[in-house]
Amino acid sequence: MGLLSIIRKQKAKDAEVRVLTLGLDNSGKTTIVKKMLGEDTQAISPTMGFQINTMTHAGYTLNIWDIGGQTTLRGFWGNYFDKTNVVVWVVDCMSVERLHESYTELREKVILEDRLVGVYLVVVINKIDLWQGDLEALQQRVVEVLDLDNLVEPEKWTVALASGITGEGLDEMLDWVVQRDY
Ligand SMILES: Nc1nc2c(ncn2[C@@H]2O[C@H](COP(=O)(O)OP(=O)(O)OP(=O)(O)O)[C@@H](O)[C@H]2O)c(=O)[nH]1
Ligand SMILES: [Mg+2]
Repeated sequence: MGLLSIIRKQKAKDAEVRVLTLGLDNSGKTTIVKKMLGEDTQAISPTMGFQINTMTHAGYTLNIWDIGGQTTLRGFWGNYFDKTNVVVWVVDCMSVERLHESYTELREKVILEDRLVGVYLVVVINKIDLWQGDLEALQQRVVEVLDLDNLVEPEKWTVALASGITGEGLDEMLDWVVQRDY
């Protein structure tokens, strides 16, 4: 590792990474955030506004903004965009019929947003504890319908298969987040 990249890494460690969790209502954003914080994931109600949570992962401080995804609240997402480093876009794998709606909202409210240019994107395919089929096929389908190969530069996005209930996939997702250059 060169000196510059060591300095850059150190700077990143000192800084806080701002993560915005977005996605359709009921996709599991709050459940995922609570699970990452080690909190109870039972009896979570729809988020009516937003909640800020702070956690550390591998020495990095993450400020995680959990925003409500109901249709009536999506117009307010823009209030939270400033200084965002990472958007975590949550998709419910059991609501395949809503995948297209998810694509439209991702494209219009996130990708085409000037203030989010250059931000990293993690698409979390959530609720895989309930998925009975082939995970690879599921992932391929989500990547295809969300048109990720065309919407986002290759080094700027990733997909995570995860469950907010069992917690699987979440650690790997956080590893990816803290390993980016900020
Ligand atoms: N089985 C299973 N259920 C989940 C999972 N994640 C969330 N849920 C359930 O899905 C429902 C919605 O979860 P929330 O975390 O409230 O979803 P949200 O995306 O925060 O919803 P909004 O705040 O309305 O945008 C709840 O009943 C959760 O228990 C998961 O990984 N597996
Ligand atoms: Mg919520």
